[in-house]
Amino acid sequence: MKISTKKLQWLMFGWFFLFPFLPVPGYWITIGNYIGLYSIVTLGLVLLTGIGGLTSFGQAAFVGLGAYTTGYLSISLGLSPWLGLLAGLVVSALAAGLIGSVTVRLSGHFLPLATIAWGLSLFYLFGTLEFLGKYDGLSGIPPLSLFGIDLSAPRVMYGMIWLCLGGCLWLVLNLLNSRPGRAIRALAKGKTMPEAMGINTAQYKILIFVLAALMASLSGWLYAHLQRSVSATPFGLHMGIEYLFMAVVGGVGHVWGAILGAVMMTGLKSQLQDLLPLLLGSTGNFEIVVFGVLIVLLLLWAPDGLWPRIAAVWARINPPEPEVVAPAIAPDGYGDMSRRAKPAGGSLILEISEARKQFGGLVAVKDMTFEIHAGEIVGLIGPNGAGKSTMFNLVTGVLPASSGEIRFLGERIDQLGARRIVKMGIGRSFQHVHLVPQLSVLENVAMGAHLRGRSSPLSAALRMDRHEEAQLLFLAAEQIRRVGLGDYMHTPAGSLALGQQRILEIARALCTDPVLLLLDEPAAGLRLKEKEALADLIRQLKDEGMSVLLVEHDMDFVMGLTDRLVVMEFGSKIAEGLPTEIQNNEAVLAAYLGGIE
Ligand SMILES: Nc1ncnc2c1ncn2[C@@H]1O[C@H](COP(=O)(O)OP(=O)(O)OP(=O)(O)O)[C@@H](O)[C@H]1O
Repeated sequence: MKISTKKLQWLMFGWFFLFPFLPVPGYWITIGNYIGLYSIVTLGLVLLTGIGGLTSFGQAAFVGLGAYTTGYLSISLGLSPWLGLLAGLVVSALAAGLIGSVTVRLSGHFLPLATIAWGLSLFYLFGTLEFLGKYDGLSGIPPLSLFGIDLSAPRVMYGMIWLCLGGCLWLVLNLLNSRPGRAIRALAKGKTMPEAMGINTAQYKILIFVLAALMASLSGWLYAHLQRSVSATPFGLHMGIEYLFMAVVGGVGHVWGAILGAVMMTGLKSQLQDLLPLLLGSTGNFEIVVFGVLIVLLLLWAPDGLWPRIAAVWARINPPEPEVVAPAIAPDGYGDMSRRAKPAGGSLILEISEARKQFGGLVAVKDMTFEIHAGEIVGLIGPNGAGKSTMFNLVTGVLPASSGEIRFLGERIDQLGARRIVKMGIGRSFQHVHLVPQLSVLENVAMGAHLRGRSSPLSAALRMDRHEEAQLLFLAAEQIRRVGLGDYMHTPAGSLALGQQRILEIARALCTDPVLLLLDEPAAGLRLKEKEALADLIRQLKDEGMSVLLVEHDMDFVMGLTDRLVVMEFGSKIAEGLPTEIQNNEAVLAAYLGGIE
């Protein structure tokens, strides 16, 4: 009987629960408890750093917030530890929301530096506040009990910790395989692509920041009632760095890697602590040095962490089945999904008048004026650096116009952001493809359906979004078949040829249900047959009432496909007309050939 990889992972996780029933020394149980506690924090880091792309060195501070909140409330106010848990989660969520809303705006190395800054601030705060016992901390924290049953025994706490870890794993895995999960996975690709799909990147960044803090806080709560005392030391920067190391060693982009990293780091460290003094005959902090060397060697061997290595070997033995699959037939209510009414053929869709974009002294788009009507295919051409992509960016809201007006269906859009514009009905593809390479074609295309669903992260984590999810996946699968990529539905997008990746982007844009489709060099990298298929697809879209604006360097492709051409040079429009007229236009020939004899 073939067992699915997913079931196998949970089955192996289940084995950890047998551990306390084995006749193992208490020390091992203690190690198991710490692995569980660390895994919960590391899981949050995988979500935040590995998947969301936000590096944080400050997670230990949130562990401290959870631990100190429950410690203080249970000792000073005599409240139940369960209220302490609730309070810890609320305090951590508020702190993370506040810190996150400031921090996540930072980019590059400023973000990790900021996490170091607030991690240190919270650490010193714990150590200096009188009511938290300064650096001595709080002791005498009561043990956990449930319905009068004492949970203080380490083996019982082990069960409690691993149950909490199992719950977090289940919630995170559910969340990631959903509409909000795809939005989270898109974050690591920068802002432009997700926002063009209607994803509010700032909101989702704060969400993962809060979720990671909640998991850290839960770990802190368990820690406080396991240790029965808290002091600032375990919540310092060194621990923040260790959590990050655990995530990196396990595989920072992989949920199950969180446990593997915690097992490896904790297990290895404790073994080295025991073995090295015996081998070297003296005590000292040698394990830190050896440990560091081993970690460096390990990362040289497996730069993406251990989990992907193991998964790759396993995949060879037992090829994995796709995790995300679209339903074979349309789910109930699929036909009722709202679809935008296409404007009457020939009516004015896009009106660009005197649009200008200046980058300092450089005028990239100089007072451009042209129109697009419903059901028209318009080509925007010009030599390299003419300003075509900048013009595209003005229409799609990636850049605001410096002056002039752009109207879509009568409404001004020149100062609106990309999210607002895609919502109004302008879909786009990119000159340099923006995909999440490790996700399947289906999952990448489904990102375009973000605005077609409403499921919240909570409903997704609890799997209450399954009906809507089936609809979105069915919609994505339809678009994939429509563009001719049906055979690659479950292939990782990163392993497609470049030309196919461009076609994938068109399917993703179609999921946004556009009235106007903007395609940036869609034929680049395609073979002749693929170009013909693409041209057929674009004509079919036109027949369905869609309008298309495309930037393209392949003149044969453009001339045979477009109804009208707009030619740019040095930011200005130098010609406009039918393809046959443009072919013989002297200004155009001069622009392309650098002058005609
Ligand atoms: N963000 C920016 N900051 C400064 N200058 C920019 C920026 N984006 C584009 N430019 C400049 O604006 C001009 C037009 O660039 P743009 O990329 O729009 O041209 P293009 O016609 O799309 O070229 P290509 O066909 O090579 O893609 C170029 O001189 C470019 O260097």
